[in-house]
Amino acid sequence: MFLDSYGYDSHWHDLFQALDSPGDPGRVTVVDRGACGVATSHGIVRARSGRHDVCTGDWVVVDSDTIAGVLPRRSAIVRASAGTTSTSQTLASNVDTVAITVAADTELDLGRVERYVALAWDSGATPVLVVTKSDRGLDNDGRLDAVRSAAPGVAALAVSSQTGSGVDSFTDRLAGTVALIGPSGSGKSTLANVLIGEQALDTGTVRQADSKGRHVTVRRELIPLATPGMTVIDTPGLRSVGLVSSEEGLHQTFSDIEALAQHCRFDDCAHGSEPGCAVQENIDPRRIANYHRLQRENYWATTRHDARANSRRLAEAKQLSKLQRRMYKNR
Ligand SMILES: Nc1nc2c(ncn2[C@@H]2O[C@H](COP(=O)(O)OP(=O)(O)OP(=O)(O)O)[C@@H](O)[C@H]2O)c(=O)[nH]1
Ligand SMILES: [Zn+2]
Repeated sequence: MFLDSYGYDSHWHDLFQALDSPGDPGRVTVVDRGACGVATSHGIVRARSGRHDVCTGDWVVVDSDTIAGVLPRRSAIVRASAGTTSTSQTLASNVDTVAITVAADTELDLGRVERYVALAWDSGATPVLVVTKSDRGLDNDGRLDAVRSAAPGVAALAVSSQTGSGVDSFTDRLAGTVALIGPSGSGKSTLANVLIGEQALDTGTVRQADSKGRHVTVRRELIPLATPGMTVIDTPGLRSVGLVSSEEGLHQTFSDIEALAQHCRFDDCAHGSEPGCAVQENIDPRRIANYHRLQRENYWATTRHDARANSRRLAEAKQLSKLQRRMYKNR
């Protein structure tokens, strides 16, 4: 079945049935302004988004070329929209693995890695760190150690899309829908092509001359892989990765700091200049400072965003429990 290759399974089938809405189930593969591409059992169709705010990866109901409903998301990568912290943008949904790309041949920005990792944990998917372009790295092991120290508990590995080195260990880590996120030029599209096994996406090589490898991928496309049910979503390189409602993501990303904080002499230790601070004794000052910065940023973004986010979350939770009640009734 065509839809199986996009990850259609009993979970989505049950939710679709419970929605009891006319139309076909499908998965959004790409979003343009006001319209999107949807994989259905009739192939890829174009549909108007209508009143629905859909993103790549959503499972939807398509009725006469219009999105008639969106099935509750299992996970979603959400960032604060660029330039404003009061609205958010969903980059991709129903993702199982978030692969964060860090190029081996550019200056390492661990603060940015921590941001991406928090965003990934928050999505509900499992993050994996990928040091890309390992054929160009001078010290891949050193870089792997550094990114691991910025993300305790997150697997990190080095790959080269050019030589194929590390690709098998990388694919072993992947499940279901894989989203590639990372800065512009860090090798996301090239790696997606390796997973897909063909030159399906534009990469920097093609248009390097005119765009200097920056912001080459303009659309977030979901593409099935050879393994049934596995798909990959390539995302455009982001200029800013603002966090919003990221308490849980920050908690996971900085779990080492939060664990050590229990051993500080003072209960309200700010891990600044206090004596007997277990955090200062064990953690890089850069990481402590970024922890505080991201906490503050998230606090302000979340406060402004909360009213909107809460009402949406509540509506989604209500919809899900309504569908689940119907699912059980129909059994
Ligand atoms: N040597 C080497 N170059 C690579 C590798 N992977 C990607 N590149 C090159 O790095 C440049 C950027 O790669 P892309 O895959 O377009 O990067 P991207 O992250 O998708 O960039 P955006 O679409 O702008 O976000 C291109 O010139 C690629 O050919 C690799 O494994 N080794
Ligand atoms: Zn302390």
